[in-house]
Amino acid sequence: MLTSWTADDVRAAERPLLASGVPLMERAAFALAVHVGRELRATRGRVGGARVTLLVGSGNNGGDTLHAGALLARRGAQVTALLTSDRTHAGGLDALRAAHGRVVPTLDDAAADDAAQDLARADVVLDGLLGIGGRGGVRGPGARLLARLRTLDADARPLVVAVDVPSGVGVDDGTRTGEVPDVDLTVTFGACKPALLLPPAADAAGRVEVVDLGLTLPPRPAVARLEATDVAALWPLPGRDAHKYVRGVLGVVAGSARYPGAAVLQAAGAVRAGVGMVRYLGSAGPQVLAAHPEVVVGEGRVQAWVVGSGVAPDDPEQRARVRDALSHALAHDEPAVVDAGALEILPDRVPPHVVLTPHAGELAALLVARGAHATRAEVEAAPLVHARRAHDLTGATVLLKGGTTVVVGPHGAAYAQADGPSWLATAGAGDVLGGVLGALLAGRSADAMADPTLPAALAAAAALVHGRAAHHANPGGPVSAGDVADALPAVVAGLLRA
Ligand SMILES: NC(=O)C1=CN([C@@H]2O[C@H](COP(=O)(O)OP(=O)(O)OC[C@H]3O[C@@H](n4cnc5c(N)ncnc54)[C@H](OP(=O)(O)O)[C@@H]3O)[C@@H](O)[C@H]2O)[C@@H](O)CC1
Ligand SMILES: [K+]
Repeated sequence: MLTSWTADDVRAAERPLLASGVPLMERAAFALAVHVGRELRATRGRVGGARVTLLVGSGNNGGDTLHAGALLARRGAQVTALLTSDRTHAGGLDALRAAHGRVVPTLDDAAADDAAQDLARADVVLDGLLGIGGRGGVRGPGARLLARLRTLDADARPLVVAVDVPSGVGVDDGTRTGEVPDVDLTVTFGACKPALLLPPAADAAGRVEVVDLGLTLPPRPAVARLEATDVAALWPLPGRDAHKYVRGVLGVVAGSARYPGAAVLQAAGAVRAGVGMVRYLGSAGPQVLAAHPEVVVGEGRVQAWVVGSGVAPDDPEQRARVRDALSHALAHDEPAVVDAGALEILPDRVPPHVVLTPHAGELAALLVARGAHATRAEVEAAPLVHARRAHDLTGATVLLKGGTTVVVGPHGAAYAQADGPSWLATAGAGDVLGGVLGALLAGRSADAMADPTLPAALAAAAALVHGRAAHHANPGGPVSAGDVADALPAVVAGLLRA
């Protein structure tokens, strides 16, 4: 599992070490110089003679950058520090000067134009404008330099390395404001930060290297990302004496005369993910049975529900079934996945074993229906913030679908899963995901009731498996939702072997 901690968590963990004289900045700068040196050797064979340009902000992030620049200068690099404030970390500046680095104040437009040449000529640029002390987008001279960097021709573009985080990201919430450099590598200190896992900030962060500074961090991370072994540990495995009822029966209330495909695909997701049995309720029974003869149509006992996909607003009978299923789930402690059409008829407050699976537009509508202001664009710009608002307002676990899927549950549980290819943004893929998650909740129904944070972990696991199935179905190329469902058994088997 990848784990990340907030700026406050990291500061609190650094405090006792700093108080006892541990040279954290020197350690951070040394590790940064090692990583940059490695990149330079990989791209141009050696560090000696490399042109290194430092973007230096007014705080300790600039201090790290200057110290790393000094170490690289001592290894023969030609280092230029572009200062963006009249305040600069004194120790870092002294170190760079002592190592014969060049120091250039770039406080006005003309200086920024001159500095653009340093950027264009550089082999590597270190972004040391803002770290965990940044508030909002980069202001002033630093923003001017980032704009010059962004507009360099592709063939003049140097390698860009972010110091701790790309400047301008919301460290804790993954937002981005104003100029944010698109970096190739982020070298982050002490712990990974939420912005390096969360959309949209993480898209700017490139590869992430975490430098261990020996910090003691709180037990619960701010945002996590599951990996294969975590999913294997969460997956409900059939015991030797298992039968279909023990393994979990999933009630599926999906599809309508207008959208029967949603029901077929949701059943496919659940069946191929290994659920004990699917019970289908609705008018698409013939189509579901034609595709999946193992499905049972009609009422009966279930351990979990998935409701709402492809339920047309003008289909009162199916909407009534959705309502009944939701009431049953709430009255009988059965976990439930609530998708698409069912989001509109969600009760005001629900427990965390109800998992909502909206995309950005549906999440905005859900928030607006509860008196909050939100647009689709605002949700996309701050997925964690809005998923958390939806959790706070409804009590439900929230899986917000997107290129990176964000999951929020109670007690601060949060996941960011970036497992699928862009090709996965295709009609019906969400129905398959709902089926996979339903299968997991059915298989671990009692556990999900006992541990209110488990549904969030299972939702993250479903997103991982779904994303990997899309890669597996057709590596590097287009996939249909049906292809994704078909790839599930092999992907689950692979994860369980991992
Ligand atoms: N703590 C440690 O022991 C260790 C810390 N380490 C390093 O320190 C970094 C944190 O350092 P930090 O706290 O000095 O904050 P930092 O990110 O440099 O920025 C603050 C400065 O920026 C300014 N500023 C703020 N917002 C701005 C904006 N939008 N646009 C422009 N300016 C803005 C703000 O000025 P102010 O607004 O307060 O006037 C202030 O001067 C951390 O990320 C890591 O790299 C490592 O060495 C390991 C050990
Ligand atoms: K930075």
